[in-house]
Amino acid sequence: MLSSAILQAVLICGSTLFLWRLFRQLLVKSDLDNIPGLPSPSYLYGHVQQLRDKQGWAFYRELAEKYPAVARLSGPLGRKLLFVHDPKAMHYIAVKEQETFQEAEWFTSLTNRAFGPGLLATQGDHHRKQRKLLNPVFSINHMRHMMPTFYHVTHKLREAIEQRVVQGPTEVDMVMWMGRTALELVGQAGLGYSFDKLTEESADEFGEALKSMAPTMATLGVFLQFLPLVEALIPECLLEPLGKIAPIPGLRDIMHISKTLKQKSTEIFMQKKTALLQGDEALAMQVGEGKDIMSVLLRANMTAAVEDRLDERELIGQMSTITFAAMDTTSNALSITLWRLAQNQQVQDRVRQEIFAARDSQGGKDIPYDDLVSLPFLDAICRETLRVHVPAPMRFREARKDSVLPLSEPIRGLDGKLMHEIFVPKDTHVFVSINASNTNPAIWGPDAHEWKPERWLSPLPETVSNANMPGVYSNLMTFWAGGRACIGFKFSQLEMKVVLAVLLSTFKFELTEKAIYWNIAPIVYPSVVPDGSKPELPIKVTLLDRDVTEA
Ligand code: HEM
Repeated sequence: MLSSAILQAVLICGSTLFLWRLFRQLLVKSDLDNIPGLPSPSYLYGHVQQLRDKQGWAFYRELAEKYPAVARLSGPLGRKLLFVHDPKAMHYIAVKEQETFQEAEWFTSLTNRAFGPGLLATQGDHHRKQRKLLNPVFSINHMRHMMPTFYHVTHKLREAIEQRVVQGPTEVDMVMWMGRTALELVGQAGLGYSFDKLTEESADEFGEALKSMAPTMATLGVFLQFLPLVEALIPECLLEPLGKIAPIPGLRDIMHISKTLKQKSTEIFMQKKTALLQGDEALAMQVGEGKDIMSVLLRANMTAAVEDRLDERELIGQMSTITFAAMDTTSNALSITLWRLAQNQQVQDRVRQEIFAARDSQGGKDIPYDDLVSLPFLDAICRETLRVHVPAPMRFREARKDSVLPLSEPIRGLDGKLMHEIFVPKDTHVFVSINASNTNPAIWGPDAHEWKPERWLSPLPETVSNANMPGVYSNLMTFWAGGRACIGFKFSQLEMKVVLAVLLSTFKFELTEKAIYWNIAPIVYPSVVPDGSKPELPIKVTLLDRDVTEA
C-alpha cells in the first residue's frame, strides 16, 4: 500500500518535471528551431523509432549525408534533439565544455548503483581525481608487462578452437568466442581474476552477472529516467525494500545483479589487498601475478599523496566498471575484423604473411610487444575496422546549462541566414554520431564508407589533419575525446592485435552461406536474422597447414 503510494508520488513528480522541461523547450524559441532537420514522422514518438531501429543504417547515413554538421531531430511529444558530428562542436562537447555536456543523470545514477562509484558514475573533480590515479595503470608501459597474460589467454582460445576444427573445416560462432576471450582477458589482465578457463564450458557468477547487466538495463526502459528523482525523494534505507516490491519489470533482476557484482568485486579486492600486504611473493601467486591493472592500482593508491588517494568503495567500483566497459566493445570489434577478413581473402593472406614473417624472426615464438604493435598492415586493419565499424556508434549528452556550440563551417538556418554557432538551451539532449564523423566524405574522401585498410599505408588526405578531430585515437572519435575518453583504448588495441596474430597464424576464416546482420545497439552486434536479439557470427574455420599457406 505504502509502496504503491510512494511509487505513484514519484511517477507524478517525474512526469511533472518531464512536462515542465518539455513545455519550456517548446515554448521558448531558440536556435534549435532554426536548424534544418528531418520532419518528425510521429508527434508521439518523434524519431525515436528510427534512432532505435537495429537495421536503421540507411536512416543514419541519410542523416549524415543531408546534414554534414548538425541536424534537428524530434524526440517524444515534439521534444527537440540535436544530432551532431561537426568536429569543432564535438570538441566543445567532449573537451572544452564537458562539464556542461554531461552524461544523462539517470545513467550516472544507474552506474553508481550497479557498479559503485567508478569512472562511469563520477563527475567533475571527483572523476578527474579517479582518472589521475588510473591513467598511469593503462599506460603503454603497463601494457608491455601484461603481454604474457594476453598471450596466455589467447593461446587457450586457440586451443579451444583447434579442438573444434581439428577434424576439418567447421562452422564456429566467433562472436561467442570473442566474448569469452575479452572477458577472460580483462579478468586476468585487468582484475587478476579468471572468469572462464576457455577450454571447457563453465559459468562464473561474476562473469554471468556482468554479461546480463546490459540486457537487463534495456528491460527497465523508461523507468530508468526516474532513477535520479527516486533517489532524491526516497530515503536510502527504503530504496532496497521498496525496490523489491515495486511492480517494475527487470528491477529485482538488476538489484540482484548489482548485489552479486558488489559482493564478488569486494571479495576479489580483499584477496588482493591481503596479498599486497603480505608482499610480492603472495601477489605473484595470484592470477595475473600482481601485474594486473587492479594490483598496480592498489599499489599506486597506497603510495599516492593522501589527497589523491581513492577510498575502498571507489577502488571496488572500478572493478566492475572496467570489466563492463571492456567486454563487449573489444569483442565485437574483433568479431567485425574477423568477418571483414573472411570477406576479403587477399587481405587475410597478406596480413597472415606479415604475421608469419614477424613470428619467424622470433624463431616461431610469440611476437614481442614492440614488433607486434608496429606491424603496419595489421595496424592498418585494426584502424580501418575501428573507423568504419564503430563498436559504440552514438554518444548521448545532456546540456546541464545554456551553452553556445561553435561550428567548423557555418550552416544555413531555416531563416536563410548563416549560423556560425548554435545556442543550446539547458536540458537539450545531444546525440553525437561517431559513425557519421568517422565516415565523413568531406574529411576521409569519396570512399569514406568503404573498408580499405591500405588507406593507412600512405599519407592520409590533408582534410583529415585539417579537420582537427578531437578524438584520442587516429583522428577518429571511436574512443571519444577529452577527460572522459576511453581509458582502455591501448588495452583494446593490444587485445585486438594479440588475438588476431595468434588466430591468423593458426586458422583460415571464411564466410558461410548464412547472412550476417549487424545490429545497431549501444554496442553493435551481429545476428543471423535481421533484428535478431541473439549475438551470432558463424564463420567457417580451417586449421592451417603452415607449409601450404607459405608456399
Ligand atoms: C574497441 C573497444 C572499445 C571502444 C570502441 C571503447 C569506446 C569507449 C567510448 C566511446 C568511451 C566514452 C564513453 C562516454 O563517455 O560516452 C569509453 C569509455 C570508457 N572505456 Fe572504452 N572502449 C573500448 C574498450 C575498452 C577497454 C578494453 C576498456 C578497459 C580495459 C575500456 C574502459 C573504458 C572506461 C573505464 C571508460 C569510462 C572512462 C571515463 O569515463 O573516464 N574500454 N570507451
